[in-house]
Amino acid sequence: MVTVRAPATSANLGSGFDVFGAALSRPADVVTVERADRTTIEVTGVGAQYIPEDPEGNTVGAVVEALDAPAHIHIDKGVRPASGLGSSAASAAGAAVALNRLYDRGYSREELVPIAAEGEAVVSGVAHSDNVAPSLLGGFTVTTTDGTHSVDARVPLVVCLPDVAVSTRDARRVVPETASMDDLVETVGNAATLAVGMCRSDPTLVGAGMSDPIVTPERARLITGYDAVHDAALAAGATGVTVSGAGPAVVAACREGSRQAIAAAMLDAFAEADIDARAYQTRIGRGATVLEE
Ligand SMILES: Nc1ncnc2c1ncn2[C@@H]1O[C@H](COP(=O)(O)OP(=O)(O)O)[C@@H](O)[C@H]1O
Ligand SMILES: N[C@@H](CCOP(=O)(O)O)C(=O)O
Repeated sequence: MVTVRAPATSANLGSGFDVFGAALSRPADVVTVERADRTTIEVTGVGAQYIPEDPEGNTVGAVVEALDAPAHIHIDKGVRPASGLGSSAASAAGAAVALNRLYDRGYSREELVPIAAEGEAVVSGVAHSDNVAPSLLGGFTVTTTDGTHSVDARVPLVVCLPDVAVSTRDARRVVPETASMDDLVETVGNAATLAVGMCRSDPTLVGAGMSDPIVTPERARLITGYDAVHDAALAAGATGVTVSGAGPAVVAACREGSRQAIAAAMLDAFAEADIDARAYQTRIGRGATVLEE
């Protein structure tokens, strides 16, 4: 038996659509696997009632296939599905690490990235790696078709999760197919600024690099109260604010000591829009960890 804790993640970070991701110190899924002749999946925890236990529909099913590693799998969800916090990816990353150990497959964490990403294709139609990479490797990650680079950045964050669901599959439909050269130049500048900020663990640069004129404005329209929450977080001291993943969670980069005030301001702004929400005072954290084997 192997048990793995796999963290939630925040993908895109505004300027890095389908490329940037960050592991969050909390929340997380806990995945336990035991050898079996046939794969069975049991899901408990937050939002378990919305998650298929059929291996064909669950992200961990694709990981079982890719590793040829049938197992009884228990997923204890700490990351709510359809959150923008890499819920589907956390389970896939946890299962990839656990099954790799259980069957002694010998893959490195980097090699597990495309394997865990197969699970994302099951739910969103695209095997995007920007959630599974940070859940596997920890820190801030940059994933391209050539592979993944990770930086052990230390930046405090607040993620505020409204009590509404946005599926990644639906939110990918609003992504523009083209962009102007001006918008691309602005995005590249912001992405580069954010990456330098991560290398320096500098929340000011990270926040400055979070804005994006192409994808985020379209995604923000799907989140009731987004503009007010964005402005409230900045007024409370956030260095940058954007949609987390495909939403509806909103992520704010923070300086040390400012997270409590920022979390309160974001919750108040959602409440003003009649939306219940919860806030996680979190930070960029470590990747999947083996708890027991
Ligand atoms: N192990 C899993 N954990 C979470 N969601 C899963 C899992 N397997 C399949 N799903 C499905 O994936 C969808 C949520 O994934 P997604 O839309 O990408 O949101 P998130 O941003 O939370 O990952 C839901 O329809 C859910 O039923
Ligand atoms: N790059 C993807 C990231 C989706 O993240 P999730 O946490 O919402 O699953 C996208 O923006 O579609």
